[in-house]
Amino acid sequence: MTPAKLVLEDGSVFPGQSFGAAGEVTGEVVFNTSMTGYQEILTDPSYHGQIVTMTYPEIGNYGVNEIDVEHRVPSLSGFIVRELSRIHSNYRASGDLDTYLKKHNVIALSGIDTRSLVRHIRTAGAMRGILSTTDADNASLIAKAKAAPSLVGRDLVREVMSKSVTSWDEKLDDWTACEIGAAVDSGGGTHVVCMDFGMKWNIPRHFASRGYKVTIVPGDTTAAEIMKLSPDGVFLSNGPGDPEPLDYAIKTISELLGKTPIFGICLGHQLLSLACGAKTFKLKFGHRGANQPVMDLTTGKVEITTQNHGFAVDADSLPADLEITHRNLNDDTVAGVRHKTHPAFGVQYHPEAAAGPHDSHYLFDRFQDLLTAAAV
Ligand SMILES: NC(=O)CC[C@H](N)C(=O)O
Repeated sequence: MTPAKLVLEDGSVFPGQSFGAAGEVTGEVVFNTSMTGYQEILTDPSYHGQIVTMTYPEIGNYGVNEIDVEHRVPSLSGFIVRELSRIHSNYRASGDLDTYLKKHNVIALSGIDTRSLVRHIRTAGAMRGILSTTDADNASLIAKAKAAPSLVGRDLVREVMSKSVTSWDEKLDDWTACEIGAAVDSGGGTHVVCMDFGMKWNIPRHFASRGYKVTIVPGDTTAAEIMKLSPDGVFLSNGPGDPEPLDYAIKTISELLGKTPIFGICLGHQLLSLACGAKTFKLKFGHRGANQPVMDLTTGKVEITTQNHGFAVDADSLPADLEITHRNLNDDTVAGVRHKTHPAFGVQYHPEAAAGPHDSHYLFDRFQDLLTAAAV
């Protein structure tokens, strides 16, 4: 076993064993409490710039496959687990996690006490860290962690968004499609243009399963270029990092408001809020996991949601045009907004999430309702 280390900018040192690729990488150290879905987490572009720690103690037991990916390649900085399963077993698996991470050059660490790391982050807040298999000197590693760029104020979206206009036709896998039942293939040629800020692929899969024609455009496409595509609605995707520096996207969204129905997920929800005049702020350690309770204030129902965000919309900054539709029940932060006069809404969480939960699929119906209303 090759030794490897995680060192945080505050001097905390976590020695363990290397798996995946060898080398050295810096990033913001965060944690995810999901028990399954590690391949979806690895390939979610929203983790770009971050080192992700899984709190579930054994990871890798069902291997990896070609079907469950949320993007072509992983774009996170590093990956940390308590224990890497030595064997994997699943009929859908096409390989093991260690080989997958080596192939995609992701540096990973196992054998550390992830409970103590997570308690530390919860108390002190998310911070920069360094994963290394090449440098064993703590003082040098602390200096490198301190010198690493912070997420705040940086545009990470340009590093992961698509660079050209493409069309999308891959649908949901049979398991998920089966769960959403009647909603499948009711789109009737509706054209949805997705602004890609690092979009998870399960979102266009949902749209394609509804029968929509789906066009994906780079996140820096202008409103005029989008309107030239004659969309029936525009979707604003998830994406990495701080939403505030993305002034080009905020401008585009403010110009699209009122011209076409808009639905935003996660970063898309934050950008929609910013475009309406709200502010965002950085949470202490973020929400990442598959068991975050959210209340839909319009129905009073509670849903269990998948989340992955480190920033949030500031409730006190909301302009008169926006109303809060959803609240996170753990800390009462804003989990969804709606424009009072224009057909536009966003949620801070992931209704498309695989491996689930699927409580929030109804949000795709709400988008459909806006599309239907705009069509008449
Ligand atoms: N999943 C996302 O879209 C994340 C949004 C944003 N990067 C945040 O951390 O808050």
